[in-house]
Amino acid sequence: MEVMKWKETCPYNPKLNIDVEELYIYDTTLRDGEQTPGVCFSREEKLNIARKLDELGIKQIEAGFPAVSDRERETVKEIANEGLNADVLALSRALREDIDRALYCDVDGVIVFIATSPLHLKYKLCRTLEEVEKMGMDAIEYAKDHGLFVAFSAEDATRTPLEDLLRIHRNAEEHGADRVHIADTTGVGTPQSIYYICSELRRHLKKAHIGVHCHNDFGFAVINSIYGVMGGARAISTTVNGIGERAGNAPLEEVIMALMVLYDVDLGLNISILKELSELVEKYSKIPVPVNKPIVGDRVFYHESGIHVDGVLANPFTYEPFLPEKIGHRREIVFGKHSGGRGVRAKLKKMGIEVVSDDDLLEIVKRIKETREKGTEIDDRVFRSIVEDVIKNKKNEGSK
Ligand SMILES: CC(=O)SCCNC(=O)CCNC(=O)[C@H](O)C(C)(C)COP(=O)(O)OP(=O)(O)OC[C@H]1O[C@@H](n2cnc3c(N)ncnc32)[C@H](O)[C@@H]1OP(=O)(O)O
Ligand SMILES: O=C(O)CCC(=O)C(=O)O
Repeated sequence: MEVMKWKETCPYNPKLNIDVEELYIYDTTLRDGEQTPGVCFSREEKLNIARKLDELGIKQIEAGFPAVSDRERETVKEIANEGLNADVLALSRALREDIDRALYCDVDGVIVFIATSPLHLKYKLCRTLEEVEKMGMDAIEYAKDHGLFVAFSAEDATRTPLEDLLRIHRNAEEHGADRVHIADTTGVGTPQSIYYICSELRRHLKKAHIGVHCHNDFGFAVINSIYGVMGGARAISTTVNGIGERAGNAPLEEVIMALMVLYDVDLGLNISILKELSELVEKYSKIPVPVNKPIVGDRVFYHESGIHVDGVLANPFTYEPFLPEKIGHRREIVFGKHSGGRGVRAKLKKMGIEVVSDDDLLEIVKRIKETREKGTEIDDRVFRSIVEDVIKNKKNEGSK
């Protein structure tokens, strides 16, 4: 039996030599995503998003930052006690009281963060690197003593001198951190620098995993995350629709589909709900998803151009990298200035109008283009009226 293909990609893409069991996506829609200025999810919205992320099958959900408020704490606690398959993490400053708050929430683990760059040390924390390192190590130890999974994140890692970063992360590992994060806090890393940092770090660590938390200030968050994995990282931070501070984080749906389609990594996720998940977060966050946003944008599987429609009707892969239905999305043929005869004929057939002469078809296509160029969009009603008009005129000419 022929197995139906669902993707058609470039054969020259490099293979990612990774064991999927070891690869973690830790989604932070509910924490960094909610830090998008203006966004504030309700308790129920957070729970619904967490449930959907769990339905998708990702391994870790960062449910929030318990220090933020009483309600945040109660919500993170509810998510942690929801019986999800995913492990539930909370963000924590390098402070025992923040870890106590996370413990109150019954989470499986914490992401302990503290900034390590000269810029943050001098202007924000007003502390020396040694002081900050001590705070970080104390927090890691405290969290480990309380049985938590611990990821230690060097905030602003990409603007931290490499020797400091390597030493601190090595120290973090020695203090029990299960994972150490390279946080590209202002999205200033490039694929090459993230690859370099991760591969250097990999050489310096014994067993702790490396995670990458990439911001999207230059639109590099997805490719930076993937280069992080190429350099040895095994955890990627994402948010649904890429929401988050400033230009946001690595969009979950783009990371997943890039790994699955372009790099042929079978993540074993239930990707049929990706579109639905995106719509849910769009609704709750009130951050509109651009219609042409990769993967989940409403119109990314729309086709108007005649040459494309002709191809897609014969084989969707001519102009699509993967089948939209795979992620719960849909293809649409639309009509306008760029339409051609084959697409129009297919639409007529769908409308039950099989027999149209070549002359009539040409006339219908011409009218569609003219109508659109005069400013009217060609929806079904306009399409039908053009067709009826052409056919009626033809009959009238015949009866003269
Ligand atoms: C890169 C990131 O995304 S980091 C996460 C950012 N997220 C947030 O800030 C979430 C929303 N924040 C909040 O609700 C509040 O800022 C709170 C509850 C966390 C803290 O509020 P406040 O106590 O009023 O402090 P404020 O926000 O003014 O300043 C931050 C404090 O945290 C300290 N701090 C910042 N990062 C860390 C850290 N990683 N470890 C320990 N302390 C830290 C600062 O030094 C400052 O301490 P100070 O008040 O003793 O000077
Ligand atoms: O490493 C992480 O997961 C969190 C760090 C973070 O939010 C940041 O630096 O932007």
